[in-house]
Amino acid sequence: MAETTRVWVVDDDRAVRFVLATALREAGYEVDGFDSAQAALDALHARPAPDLLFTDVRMPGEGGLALLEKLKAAHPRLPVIVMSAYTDIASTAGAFRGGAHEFLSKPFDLDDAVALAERVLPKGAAPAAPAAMTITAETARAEALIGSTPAMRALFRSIGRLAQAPVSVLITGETGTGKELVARALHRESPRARKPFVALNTAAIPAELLESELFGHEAGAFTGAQKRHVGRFEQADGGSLFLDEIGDMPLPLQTRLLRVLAEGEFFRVGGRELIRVDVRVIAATHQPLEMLVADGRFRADLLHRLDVVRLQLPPLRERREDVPELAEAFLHSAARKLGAPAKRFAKGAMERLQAHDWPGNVRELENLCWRLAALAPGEAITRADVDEAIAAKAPAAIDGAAAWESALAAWARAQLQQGNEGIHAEARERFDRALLEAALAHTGGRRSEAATRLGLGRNTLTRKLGPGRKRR
Ligand SMILES: Nc1ncnc2c1ncn2[C@@H]1O[C@H](COP(=O)(O)OP(=O)(O)OP(=O)(O)O)[C@@H](O)[C@H]1O
Repeated sequence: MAETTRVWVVDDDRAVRFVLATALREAGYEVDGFDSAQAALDALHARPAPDLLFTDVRMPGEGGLALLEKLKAAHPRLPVIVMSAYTDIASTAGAFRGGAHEFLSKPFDLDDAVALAERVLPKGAAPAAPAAMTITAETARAEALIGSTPAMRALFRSIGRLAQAPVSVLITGETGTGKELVARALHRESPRARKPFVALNTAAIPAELLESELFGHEAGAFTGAQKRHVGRFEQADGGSLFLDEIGDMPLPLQTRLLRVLAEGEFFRVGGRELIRVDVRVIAATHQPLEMLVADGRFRADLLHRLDVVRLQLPPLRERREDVPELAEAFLHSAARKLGAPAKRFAKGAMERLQAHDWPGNVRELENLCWRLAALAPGEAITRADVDEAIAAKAPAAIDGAAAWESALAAWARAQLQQGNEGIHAEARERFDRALLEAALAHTGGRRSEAATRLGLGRNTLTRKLGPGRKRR
């Protein structure tokens, strides 16, 4: 696999970050964006330095010149291009004194910026085209979309363009192909990025609760509705609402959704107040909606409304060239999150991974890498390790539990090796947090229901959540 050339763009103006990152990505660089000097410095502690960095001069907090100074101390050979609208002598001189390679005055021509990157980058650091989607600073924890096959690169370009246009997007693809991740990227790159991204899996919520989940209800609207509940549409106001598994939506609700999409307003269940919202709906499905329409199970007019542009995510077996990059990234992040020693794939192991059919797509590969990070005995993961991990998969539930226990054991071993003490308390806290968060996510934030599902008293759940936790 070709080496990737990584470029970071530091600018508090997301429009600049976006256009520059897109142009650099289209030129084949892997680009991450940061909205402040501090965000870039924090990232430098967490991952390897990039091959080139663009920075703005004037930003809230620490400016670009202070960043340059710190970078030059820690990474003297890292080329830095300083960008600024303030082409005054002071900042230009300051930039060159600080060791900047080039100065780019704003507004700049994107082609010039890319040409400058090519000129400044060390010889041999040619772009290799794996265009990870941006990890912008405000979403530092957001996962990058990995992939460099033509299908994925075309997808990234579409995301870049579609994010800017307020059109409805329907994302289709098999389970685990990354539909939610793509929806998040569409939101993150859109002018709505600072407003909420709210996801709702239509298939995971009982049909009778779905309406109030989407549109909210007033107190007393139905038995059990003691308090007013704000629905997902209102929660997403100004932002994006991701409706996953839209094909599972019951017909009467499809009718209601269509009306809300057309009018942009609705009543909460049992409510009299007309609620107006500005929400971009991004829908996803793994089902062929045209067939559901033919069967009378999905409204044709709703399909037309949601399906202005379609993003089709290819199954992993149709882009096997992406497997190594994905596998390396998952293995690396699994080891880091487990606090386990880093591992690598031996050649035979990677061949085996590439040959597999991946019915569960990227999610299956990700889970497998977690198992390997936790279980494989040596530093190098062999073909036999992969064989074993693939074979050990069924039955899924038992396997899930086994992987979890092994991951926990691996975490404990690593902590003990590092000489940490009192890890039981930390493990318990993480255990509680994982269970509580999963249960709250499952119940859409309803605490009593989450407590019941977990078999805990409501007070116990509240205590475990701690005082710092915001009520959702
Ligand atoms: N291109 C990718 N790069 C990195 N990670 C990915 C990619 N595609 C998917 N993933 C990871 O795989 C997992 C599954 O992705 P996601 O939940 O977005 O799939 P999905 O298509 O929405 O699945 P489902 O239809 O089952 O809801 C996630 O953990 C996601 O982070």
